[in-house]
Amino acid sequence: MTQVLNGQATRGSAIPTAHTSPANGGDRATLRDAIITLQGVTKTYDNGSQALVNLNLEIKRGDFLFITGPSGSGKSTLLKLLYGEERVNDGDVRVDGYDLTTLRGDRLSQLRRRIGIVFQDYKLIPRRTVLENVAFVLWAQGLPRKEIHRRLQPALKMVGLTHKANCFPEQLSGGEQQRVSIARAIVGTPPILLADEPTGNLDPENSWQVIKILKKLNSVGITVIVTTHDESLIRLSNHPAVQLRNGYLYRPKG
Ligand SMILES: Nc1ncnc2c1ncn2[C@@H]1O[C@H](COP(=O)(O)OP(=O)(O)OP(=O)(O)O)[C@@H](O)[C@H]1O
Repeated sequence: MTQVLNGQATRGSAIPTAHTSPANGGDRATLRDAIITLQGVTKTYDNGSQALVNLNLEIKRGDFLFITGPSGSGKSTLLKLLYGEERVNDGDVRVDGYDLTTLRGDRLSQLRRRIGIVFQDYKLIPRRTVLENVAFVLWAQGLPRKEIHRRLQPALKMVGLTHKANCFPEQLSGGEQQRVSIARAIVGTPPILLADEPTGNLDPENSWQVIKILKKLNSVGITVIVTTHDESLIRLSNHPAVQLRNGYLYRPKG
């Protein structure tokens, strides 16, 4: 059984939160502020493809949320709206205090520094070592060399790849390459991590290893949003999930 989160079902009431309150009655959830809010969001591409329909969603700081759904249901589009790769046709998107409907130029770059992104196909630079791939973001931001080196080791340690620092991507397994891309996403210490089908190319063991790293990052306060087709990973990880179907968002009743 699912509850629709779009359109009429939520109009006039508070935006549904994706967060599941702690069973022990702790009020941590209510005290935390929303880090991501989507209100009445509709996205139709120029060719007429309707990706998202009147969607409402609130994600609180420190949440871990899965977004699931069949191919073409709008999962990647939803993430792209959060980092300003695509724009809404209608509605509001707010991320970490930034209003994405109007965000351009330097302010958009500022927001993007506050979001780490992990993709299914890793997107590593082939002719750069693991260390250089992870350092690249910080170089691009103009951080001093000393500061870059200070940050690299903890990031590589977090993903268990300190010993592969001088390898090139082609010398790594798929799971290791994905862990490098996670290190790259978090080396700038962003408060938000978006992972678009991060386990799509991995076997079950490597997939679980990736999810365990994402859980660890969440446990230190990073808000984590993961799209996946893999229902078994969601069950294993014990975090809330919402589902997209044809651009409509649903969540399990509970
Ligand atoms: N750049 C684009 N131009 C036109 N239509 C697009 C574009 N990107 C996505 N779409 C369409 O928008 C809809 C949602 O696509 P989206 O990529 O968000 O789905 P998805 O759930 O991430 O799919 P998958 O699981 O296959 O990655 C689909 O109908 C898709 O064809």
